[in-house]
Amino acid sequence: MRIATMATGGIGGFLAVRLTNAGHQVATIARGSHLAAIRDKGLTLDGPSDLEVVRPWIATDDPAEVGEVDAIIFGVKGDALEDAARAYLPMIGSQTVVIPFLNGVEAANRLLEILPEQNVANGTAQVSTTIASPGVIKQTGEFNVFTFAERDSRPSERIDAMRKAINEAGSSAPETDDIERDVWSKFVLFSAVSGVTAAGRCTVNEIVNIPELGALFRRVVSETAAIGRAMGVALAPDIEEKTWAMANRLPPAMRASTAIDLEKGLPLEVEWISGAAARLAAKAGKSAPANETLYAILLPHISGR
Ligand SMILES: NC(=O)C1=CN([C@@H]2O[C@H](COP(=O)(O)OP(=O)(O)OC[C@H]3O[C@@H](n4cnc5c(N)ncnc54)[C@H](OP(=O)(O)O)[C@@H]3O)[C@@H](O)[C@H]2O)C=CC1
Ligand SMILES: CC(C)(CO)C(=O)C(=O)O
Repeated sequence: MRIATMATGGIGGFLAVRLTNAGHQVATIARGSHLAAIRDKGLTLDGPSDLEVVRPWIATDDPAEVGEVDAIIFGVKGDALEDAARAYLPMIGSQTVVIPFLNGVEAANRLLEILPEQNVANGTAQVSTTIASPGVIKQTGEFNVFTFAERDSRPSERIDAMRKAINEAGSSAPETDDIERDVWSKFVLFSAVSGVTAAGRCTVNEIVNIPELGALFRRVVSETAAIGRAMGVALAPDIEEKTWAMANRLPPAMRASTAIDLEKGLPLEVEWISGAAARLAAKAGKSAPANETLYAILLPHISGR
């Protein structure tokens, strides 16, 4: 398949390495010193058990150089969504599927403001990766699951083709019959992991071992789940308990990307996480004091240093 990663950070870079190794034509869109390093030395995935280096089919900052592709793996930070989506219009043909993996629950709808409806799918990622240095993607932990579908979850050949490509590339792309439920289920977990590890400057280990932090985590989980249900999302009836059980299985040293961004002085995605929970709660007539408080605490740092 012809696949573009827009862009080639933690999410795009991880899949670009795996899919290039599996024989696909992958165009990596990147910029600055990261692009220069990919062109010069290739793109490296520094995984928990090995180091993989690939030479992508094309490495460029100009989507027009790539032309139409079958699929675009869309992974930029929340604030970059609109500019990035406009930039990749030259890679979109009538059948191109754009799969957003951004955290939060609003990315697909935001893309619909810019792209033709037929091009926009929906997705969510469970992986922990980051750009460690120009040209190098570092993966923490072994987990890497990419769940995606057409926005209405109908059967789709282009989605099946991408799932097959990712599964055959050694990652995991399970089938789903309800992508909205899956995106929200991740949001229920992530609103809590993001808000608590960033505002509390703590790890998952501290959340599961300090009862007060654990209680805060569980309050955020129940608030976010209640918002989803009020919006008609078919969340599992026991998602609160399942999410707490999942938190107990996460790597103890893990922190959300939000916490790592805060420490590095980078802009935060909180508008699309705790902020989104607060906004959507107000719309759905629910109260979300824990999400609102975490949002307020993180707001002064939203633009980074
Ligand atoms: N990485 C992970 O483990 C996970 C991430 N997510 C979510 O996925 C989304 C993407 O995260 P992640 O991949 O980690 O982000 P990264 O910051 O690692 O990568 C994003 C990349 O996009 C580049 N970029 C942004 N706009 C453009 C543009 N117009 N043209 C070219 N390059 C551009 C950035 O470049 P520059 O630095 O120059 O701005 C950066 O290299 C986020 O919403 C995140 O929360 C979800 C699950 C797990
Ligand atoms: C919590 C985690 C690692 C799960 O995929 C994540 O989504 C993030 O930190 O951005």
